[in-house]
Amino acid sequence: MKVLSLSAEGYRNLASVSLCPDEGVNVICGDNAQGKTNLIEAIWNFTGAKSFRPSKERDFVKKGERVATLSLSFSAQGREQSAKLRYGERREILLNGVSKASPAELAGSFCCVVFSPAHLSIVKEGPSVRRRFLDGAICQVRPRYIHVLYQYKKALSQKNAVLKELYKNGAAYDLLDVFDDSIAVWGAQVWRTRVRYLNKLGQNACSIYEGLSSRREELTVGYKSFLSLSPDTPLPQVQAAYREALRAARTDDTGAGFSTLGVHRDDFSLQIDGLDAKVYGSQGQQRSAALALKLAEGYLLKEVSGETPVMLLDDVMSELDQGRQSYVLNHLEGAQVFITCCDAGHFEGLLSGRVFRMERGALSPA
Ligand SMILES: Nc1ncnc2c1ncn2[C@@H]1O[C@H](COP(=O)(O)OP(=O)(O)OP(=O)(O)O)[C@@H](O)[C@H]1O
Repeated sequence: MKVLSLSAEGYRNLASVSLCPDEGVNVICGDNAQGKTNLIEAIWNFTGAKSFRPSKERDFVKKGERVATLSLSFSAQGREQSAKLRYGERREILLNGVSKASPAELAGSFCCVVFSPAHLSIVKEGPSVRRRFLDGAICQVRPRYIHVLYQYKKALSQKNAVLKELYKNGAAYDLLDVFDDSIAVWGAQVWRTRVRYLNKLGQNACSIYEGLSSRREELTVGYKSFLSLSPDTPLPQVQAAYREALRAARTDDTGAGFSTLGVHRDDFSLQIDGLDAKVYGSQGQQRSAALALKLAEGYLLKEVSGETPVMLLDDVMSELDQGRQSYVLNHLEGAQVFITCCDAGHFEGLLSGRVFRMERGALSPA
């Protein structure tokens, strides 16, 4: 998967941008607030996913303008393809000349993985952020998982409604068995899918981390759950173990008035040389761990689609030492990479690729 060209008109602070990138590494360098992330976001929009920043579609249109247009030419599935997005007045989404009703219909045609400073939260914050990352990554490679998660959440909220009622006036106790059965059926699938995916993700992330740290540090990733079973355990056995655990937690649940146990409280651990990365990791180690997970996510996407997604790395270099920067610049094999940075020193070690300068929304070769 490669971007062949991108043009932007009226998009955020970008001037008329026309980008012809390298097949490998592209560095976009510039001071703060010049438009580097806006350019990365413009590319990302063609994945059909929501922006990786907390913004709305109407924010894409440059202040004072009525329309923003993005055009992308890319290679995928062995052929050249095109897509166009027009925001604001006369909104339009085109893929290979065919009109689409929503950006979501572009999903799967053009694939990217993005790393932005917000992804540091995977390491630095609580279990819910890691669960969201894990579930989001799985949904990309196993679309049926969306249905499984939905069914689990539905059963869980039904059970929670009963527990709340029970907590207040002691009614409907036997309904809990019904919902626990349903939770065990769907929860076991969530558990097994996550454990299997995380095993693969962890292996990939560990070898990327090994490269980033020049083999000086070791990252280990492990799923944390109330169930301690092998990922190869047949599903009926996982369901039975799940049901049993729910039964054992019944007193806690009724006392608390909500479900105290289940995959909705699972987590995964990230350790660097045996120490919890969240608690003991340095800034550079935490950034390296988050980056390794995101890059691993990209390489796992390739296993399914057959193509390495475009890697968009926003502000990845700060806090990384020279060895780590050099790995990002020169060792992401097979991928087209876009890297933003503020400091020209950050790409001194670039062996091959193209460097662009972003200044007040205008892009030029450096
Ligand atoms: N719709 C818009 N119209 C005009 N300007 C906008 C719009 N949306 C964002 N901007 C401006 O774009 C500028 C550049 O933002 P961007 O996030 O791309 O900067 P950056 O080069 O990545 O900076 P940093 O290195 O600080 O992350 C900001 O000053 C912002 O106010």
